[in-house]
Amino acid sequence: MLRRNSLSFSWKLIIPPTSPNSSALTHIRSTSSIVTPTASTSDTQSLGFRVADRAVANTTSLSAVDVARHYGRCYWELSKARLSMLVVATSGAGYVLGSGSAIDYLGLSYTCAGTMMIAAAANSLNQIFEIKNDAKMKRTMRRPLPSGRITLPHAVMWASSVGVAGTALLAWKANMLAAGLGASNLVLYAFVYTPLKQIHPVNTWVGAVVGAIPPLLGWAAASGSISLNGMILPAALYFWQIPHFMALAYLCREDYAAGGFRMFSLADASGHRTALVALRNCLYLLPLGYVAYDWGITSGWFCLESTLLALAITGTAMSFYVHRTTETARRMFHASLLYLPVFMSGIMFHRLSDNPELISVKNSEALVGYTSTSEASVKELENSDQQKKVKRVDPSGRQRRPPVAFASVAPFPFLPAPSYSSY
Ligand SMILES: CC(C)=CCC/C(C)=C/CC/C(C)=C/COP(=O)(O)OP(=O)(O)O
Repeated sequence: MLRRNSLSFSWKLIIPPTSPNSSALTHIRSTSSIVTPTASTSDTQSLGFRVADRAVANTTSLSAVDVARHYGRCYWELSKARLSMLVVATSGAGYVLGSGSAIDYLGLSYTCAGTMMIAAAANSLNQIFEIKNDAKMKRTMRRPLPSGRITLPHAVMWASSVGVAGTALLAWKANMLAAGLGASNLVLYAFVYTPLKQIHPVNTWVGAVVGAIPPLLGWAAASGSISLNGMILPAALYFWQIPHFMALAYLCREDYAAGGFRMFSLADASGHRTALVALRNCLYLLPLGYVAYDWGITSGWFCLESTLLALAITGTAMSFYVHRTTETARRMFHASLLYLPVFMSGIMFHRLSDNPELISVKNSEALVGYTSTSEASVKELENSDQQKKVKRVDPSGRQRRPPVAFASVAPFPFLPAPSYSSY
């Protein structure tokens, strides 16, 4: 029988003397590290008690459903499923933006599934490496590993199998570039970012690169290449993560200090530099809408919407900079939660899908240069958003490259040099 414990706000297992499963459950209690939670947990509510692998394996009387539910819950939490789903959304958005006029929905599904598996593996490895730290933090102490609900070898097996499967799926159904990006990102997150959290505050910037890769992965899966146009969404994710994590690190600084993490906010007692960094990165978000419009990725509406959105989050960062309080930090954090889904919905909604007519105009221009007829067709398009795509074709038939295409792609130094292609 499961009964709510009103004092500790936790679920406890009360075993009735006549319960048919009582011997099995008593066995679990005596052989496993059942942890009595000290605070309310959603994870404990699902199964009602905590059991370690060994106990589950030894207890034949537990129903298969209970065991499946227990491990399902553990895998869900190890994978940080909600964070992984956000990662999948960014990868899916990158796929849509990198597609031409026709989106290959089967390819999109494979890309999302592969990304989900690799992100789940990366998040599980992150928890495998941080068991001791997570056990010291209020926010993370109830995770499956520190609470003893799953053993370390079991978690390692889960992480490695799901990581290999996700990478193989991307290699098989998308392309090697997408698979390589996924695998490298897993390595960057689990083996570089995760240990860096305990070594140097630069971890936040490395983490921002990790968060920026999935939309690039999606773009690469759809288009088979990495182009400068594909960098808009990764850039938004990169700059967005800085105020998001600065707010989090400021609000949870005691918890992070208890966990042994070297977050930027810990060496900044006044919060002044934390707020300044957040504000600066919000300002970097401002031109993204214009760039997306100027490069012919979206209509002018997105330029307007994105700029207003960036102004809104910048306003909250400015207010945090001026009054460094929990209240203003929380407001900036909430603004960051709103920013990303709105930005991604906007860029997808206003994206300019490739127009077959324009492609034929482009192809004919490339072959014969500007003729009077083609000039007329270009003029016809002068007032439309699509003109930007035509403008990129010069009389020699080569695509013009914006000056920035020749610059280094700073946050992604390990990636191949971009080729500028919008078709
Ligand atoms: C394709 C692929 C591999 C994608 C991975 C994407 C991914 C996991 C992004 C998360 C980025 C990030 C810095 C999260 C915070 O981790 P944290 O360790 O600070 O979080 P915690 O404190 O809650 O453990």
